[in-house]
Amino acid sequence: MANLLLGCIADDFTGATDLANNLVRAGMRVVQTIGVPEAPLDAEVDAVVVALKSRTIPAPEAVAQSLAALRWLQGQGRGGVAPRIYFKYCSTFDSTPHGNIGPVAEALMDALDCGFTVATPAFPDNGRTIFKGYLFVGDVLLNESGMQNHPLTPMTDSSLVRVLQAQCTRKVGLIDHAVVARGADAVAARIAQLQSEGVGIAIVDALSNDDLLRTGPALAALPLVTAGSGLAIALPANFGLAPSARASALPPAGGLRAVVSGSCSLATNRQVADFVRRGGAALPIDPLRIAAGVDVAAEALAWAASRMAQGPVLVYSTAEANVTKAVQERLGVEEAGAMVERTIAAVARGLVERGVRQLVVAGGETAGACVQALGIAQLQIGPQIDPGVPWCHARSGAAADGGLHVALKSGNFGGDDFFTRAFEALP
Ligand SMILES: Nc1ncnc2c1ncn2[C@@H]1O[C@H](COP(=O)(O)OP(=O)(O)O)[C@@H](O)[C@H]1O
Ligand SMILES: O=C(O)[C@@H](O)C(=O)COP(=O)(O)O
Repeated sequence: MANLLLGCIADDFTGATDLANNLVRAGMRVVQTIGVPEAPLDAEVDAVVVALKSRTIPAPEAVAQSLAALRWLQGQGRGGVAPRIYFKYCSTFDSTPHGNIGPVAEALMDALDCGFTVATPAFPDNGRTIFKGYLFVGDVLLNESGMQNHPLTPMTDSSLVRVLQAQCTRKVGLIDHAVVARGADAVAARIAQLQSEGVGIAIVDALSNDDLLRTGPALAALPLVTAGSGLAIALPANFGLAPSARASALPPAGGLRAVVSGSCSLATNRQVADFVRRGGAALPIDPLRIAAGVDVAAEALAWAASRMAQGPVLVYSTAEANVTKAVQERLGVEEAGAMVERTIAAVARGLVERGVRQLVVAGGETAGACVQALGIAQLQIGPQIDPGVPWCHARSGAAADGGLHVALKSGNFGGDDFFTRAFEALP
């Protein structure tokens, strides 16, 4: 029965679970769908996050997919009342010079007849803060954080007003920290002032969760908000919901345990090293052997078969930048990425066919490939492992019997011992 309060559109899969995680922690029951569902919602939940892979595709395609998601979400409201809409993008505001954040936000505003909305990628729990419209990652500005070298979405300007203005036809403004610090009434007054000045979208400063919590009530009447996952901690209260253990309840976990990782981010490199240092069973995958035609997935599955009964196994292509660069020079960036993704996805599927029922997947693109290979259409969101990464439960797909517990870890998220500790966080 459809009864949705909040409908969310996320521009990638790990980002979608990140958003869902924060909504759950603030008291909402949430499912994440992989793409736009064809059927109506059949789960009793407060929010749905539609996970798209629209971050780096051409802007018109991102707009079309986001509008399709919007149309589906609007059909799932409670008693005919359309849900509020949340457009989720990366906490490092990952976008190309022409989009896709601005074009998608404006298309959603047009479709919702929404005269004003906010934009805030702040995620203080993971060190993303905004001051005077400038985005910081930890102690440094965005354009000094490593994101300036991102292969697809290099972020070379930390001024979010400037970045978003370049992507928008509407005027972009700022609700700065001095206003946010004074609370929801001050934010509401500033919104009214900005609207009278012709501003359509405002970046909102936030240095802490308290700033986001102060901002939330001022946004209750907006049909649309756009943000990273951080703002999600403040919205369930607008619907009268409070944190509860019930929101993150999942079926009990069983079966074998495994981690597959195609992420080459610094955090994942540390996590692989930590797992190996603790004596965990770990198998590296060499992309050059895949390119040479070796059935690396079959080898990995044969290796795992004799080890899985003893504890979690890790199969990884994770490597440091100089190694991946050499591989990319030999094979091409896209070809190397796609080949490794296909192999890791085949390993993930094979592991589940052999009894794995608790699976951690590291890497955004990798997660997309694995979720598709596993035939997962929908994920129920459960307890948080680390900020931005929850356990989820899939009923359908390769593990239809009793379902599969899966955690999709964004490359940059998680503590060093994530691959060990994740399994301890499951009920
Ligand atoms: N050893 C490797 N050499 C080259 N490319 C790799 C290697 N390992 C993984 N990749 C590719 O790098 C990309 C990593 O992206 P992703 O999975 O999104 O991780 P993250 O979330 O850390 O960015 C994927 O396309 C993956 O297939
Ligand atoms: O907001 C965030 O930082 C994450 O939810 C996210 O979107 C990360 O993307 P990837 O690093 O590509 O997984």
